[in-house]
Amino acid sequence: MTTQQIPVVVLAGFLGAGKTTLLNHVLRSARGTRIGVMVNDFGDIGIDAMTVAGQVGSTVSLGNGCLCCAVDASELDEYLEVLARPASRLDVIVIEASGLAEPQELVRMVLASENERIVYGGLVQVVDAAEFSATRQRHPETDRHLPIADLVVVNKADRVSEDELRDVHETVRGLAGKAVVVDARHGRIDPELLFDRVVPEGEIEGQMSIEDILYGEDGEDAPHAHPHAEYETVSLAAAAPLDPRRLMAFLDSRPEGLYRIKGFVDFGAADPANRYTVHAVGRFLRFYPEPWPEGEERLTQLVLIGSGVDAAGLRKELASCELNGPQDAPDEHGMWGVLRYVQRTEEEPDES
Ligand SMILES: Nc1nc2c(ncn2[C@@H]2O[C@H](COP(=O)(O)OP(=O)(O)OP(=O)(O)O)[C@@H](O)[C@H]2O)c(=O)[nH]1
Repeated sequence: MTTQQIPVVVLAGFLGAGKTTLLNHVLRSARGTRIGVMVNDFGDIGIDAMTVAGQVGSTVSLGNGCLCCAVDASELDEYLEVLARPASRLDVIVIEASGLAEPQELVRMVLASENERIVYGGLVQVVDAAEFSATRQRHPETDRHLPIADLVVVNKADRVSEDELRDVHETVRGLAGKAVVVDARHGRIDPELLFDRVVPEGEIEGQMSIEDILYGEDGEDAPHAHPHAEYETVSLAAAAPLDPRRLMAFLDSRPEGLYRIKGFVDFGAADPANRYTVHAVGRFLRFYPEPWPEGEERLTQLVLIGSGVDAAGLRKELASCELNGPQDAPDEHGMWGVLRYVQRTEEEPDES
C-alpha cells in the first residue's frame, strides 16, 4: 500500500496582508478537503489562532516567537508529527507564518523535515495591494520573497483604484518569476489554487531550485535578514472593560511606527452583547463586533506590533483606557467613535 504524502503549504506575507482572512476563506470553502492548520503568531497572545475558523483537533498554534528563527526544525517537526498522524486524515496542512517571518527559512524547515508522511506543497505569498509600495520601501527584502513563491495573492484589491491595482499586479508579476499571480478581495481565492500546487519532486515551481532554498543561491547557508529584529511586540490582557472614547483617542493618535494592532476589545456596559475584534494595519483601522462566544471570559486581549515604538509608554496608555469601576462608566454616546470604524460589508459571507 502506498501512503499518500500530505502537502504542507506555507502561507506568508507581511503583517496584516490578509493571511488569516485568506486562510479562513479557504477553510470555509474547502468542501470536504481536510485541512490542518499551524499558526505561528508573534506576541504573547495567540490572536491568529483564535481567529482561525476552528477545525477541532487539527489546528496547532506555535505561540510566541518566530518559527523562522528556531535553531532547528525540531519544533516544527513535533507539530507536523501531530497533524500528519494517520488518525487526523488530513489532505493538506497549511502553515500560516507570522507577518514578520522569513518565508525562505520556513520553506527550508519544511523541506528539511524528516517526517515521511509530509511533502512540501509550495509557498503562497499574500501581498497587501494598498501597502505594497510602502512595505517594499521599508523592507526591501520583500522583493526576495516573491521569486520563491508558487502563488502570489495581491489582496485588498478593493482598497486601491483599478490603475493602482494594475500597477501593483505588474510589479509583483515582474518580481515573482513563474509564480501564479492572482488578485483578491478578502482573500477570496479559489481554494484549488492552494491545494493543487503540489511541487514535483526535486523542483520548486518558480526560479529557485530546492538546493537554492536549502543552501542559499550561492551554496552558502547565509544568515537571513530579520524584519522582526526592528519590531517590538506589546501584548495586553485586561479584565476591566475599556472606555471607548479613551481607546479611540489612543488609536487616533497612535504613533506612525505602530504598524499592526489586532485583538479583541470588551467595552463592558457600552455594549455588553458584543466583543469587538480590532485590526489596524498602517493607518487602516476596523472594528468587527460579534456576539461574545458562549462561555468566553470577557477579556480585552490586544497585540501591538511596531518599530521604533515606546513599548512601556504604549502599555501605560492602554492601561489608562481601562475603566476604573462603576463611577467611571462610559457616556451614552461613547461608542460613536468606535462605530465609525465598523464596516459590516467587509466580512460578507462567501458567495460560495
Ligand atoms: N478592505 C480589505 N480588508 C481586508 C482584506 N483582506 C483582509 N482585510 C483586513 O485586513 C486586516 C488584517 O487581516 P488579517 O487576515 O488578520 O492579516 P494577517 O496577514 O493574518 O495579519 P498578521 O497575522 O498580523 O500578519 C483585517 O482587518 C482584515 O479584515 C481585503 O481584501 N480588503
